[in-house]
Amino acid sequence: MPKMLITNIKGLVGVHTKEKRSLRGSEMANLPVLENAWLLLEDGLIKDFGLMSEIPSQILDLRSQISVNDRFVFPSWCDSHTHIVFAAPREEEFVMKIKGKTYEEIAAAGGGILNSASKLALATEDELFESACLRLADMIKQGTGAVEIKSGYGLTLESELKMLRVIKRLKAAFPIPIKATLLAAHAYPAQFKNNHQAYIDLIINEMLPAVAEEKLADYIDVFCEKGFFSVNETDEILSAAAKYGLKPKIHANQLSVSGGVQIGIKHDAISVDHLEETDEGVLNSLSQCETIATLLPSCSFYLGIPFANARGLINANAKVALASDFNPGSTPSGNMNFVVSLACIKLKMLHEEAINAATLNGAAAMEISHQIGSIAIGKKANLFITKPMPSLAFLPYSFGQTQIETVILNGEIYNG
Ligand SMILES: N=CN[C@@H](CCC(=O)O)C(=O)O
Ligand SMILES: [Zn+2]
Repeated sequence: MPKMLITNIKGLVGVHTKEKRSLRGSEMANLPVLENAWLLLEDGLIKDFGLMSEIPSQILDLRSQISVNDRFVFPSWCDSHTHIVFAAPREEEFVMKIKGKTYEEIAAAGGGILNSASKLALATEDELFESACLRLADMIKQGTGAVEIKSGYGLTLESELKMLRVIKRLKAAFPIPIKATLLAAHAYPAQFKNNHQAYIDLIINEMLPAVAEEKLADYIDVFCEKGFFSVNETDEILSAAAKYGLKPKIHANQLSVSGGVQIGIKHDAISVDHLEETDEGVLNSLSQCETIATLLPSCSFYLGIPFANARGLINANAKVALASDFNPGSTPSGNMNFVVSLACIKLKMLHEEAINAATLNGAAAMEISHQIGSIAIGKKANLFITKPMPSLAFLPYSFGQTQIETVILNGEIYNG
């Protein structure tokens, strides 16, 4: 049975008890770190760990041993919101943005989600798979060890299925947990501009049954936003998806206080994501609630829209997760290290809160926190070892520079 022993760890990060499945409010500032530690991995799982001063002598006899003086060991980032299956980047919109156009103006000028959808319609499943593989391999090298991936650039039965089949292939090809989300309700295709109900009927009567038949999705998502899907339309889609056992993870309050948070909670959403726009009502709804508030600070950074009110949410005792939102339009980056830095710098999250939000709470936002997201015996050994670092806060502090030296997936060093 393959075993790996990591010794002389400066700090073993996120040593939560196995029963701890998510963190809310003030609990998020508690990031247990074991200093001067060892960690034993076996059969792809965390077998044991402890202090170097108490390491059992029979463990030290192991041949596969790495001594990592001055380095920290982290549980992998758990990125619970991405759109990494797409046909082409949209850097022409980046230039429009530099010249002063807003996200809404770019969409109105033929850019945005519909731009990605027309390009995706022309791409083959193999092409989409190959480009998504490159993105995912890159994200893994940057410390991501679990990921959620959405459809939503298809917007027709055929293309949504094509995207979800690509995600299914990614699940088989990569050694990390992957969750798939149906986001057919991402935008109204041009031909349904004046007949929203016809597109909703297509989602409900054709897409949902076909996706369920092939078991292609774990979750349902709706972009609940002014100019996209209204609260009532979201309600109708989530109710229909519930009949197929698809729980919601939805786009809410990205551009306005849209009512998306409350409609998500009404449908027991696993998470409501974005929340760049919040008010007291949103904070109160998420207080004590099981639904996780997933914040995407790289999106705010790139679009120049407000940063989410993480402090208000944490003070309201909400569960907060962090994710990348990697997509070609609003967030062309899947770098979770940068997400954690932005959370500290712009959302004023303590580094302990940000790391918990990007690991254990990210895993909870994919319903996999029983198997990943913290250092606990029996959990999946998806980890990263840093370069030598003076302290834990150095990782988010040194934004834009990678502090990751070694990635371990399922107890083995990942070389991509
Ligand atoms: N806002 C909706 N969806 C994506 C952006 C999609 C796009 O612009 O392509 C997001 O989460 O930011
Ligand atoms: Zn998104």
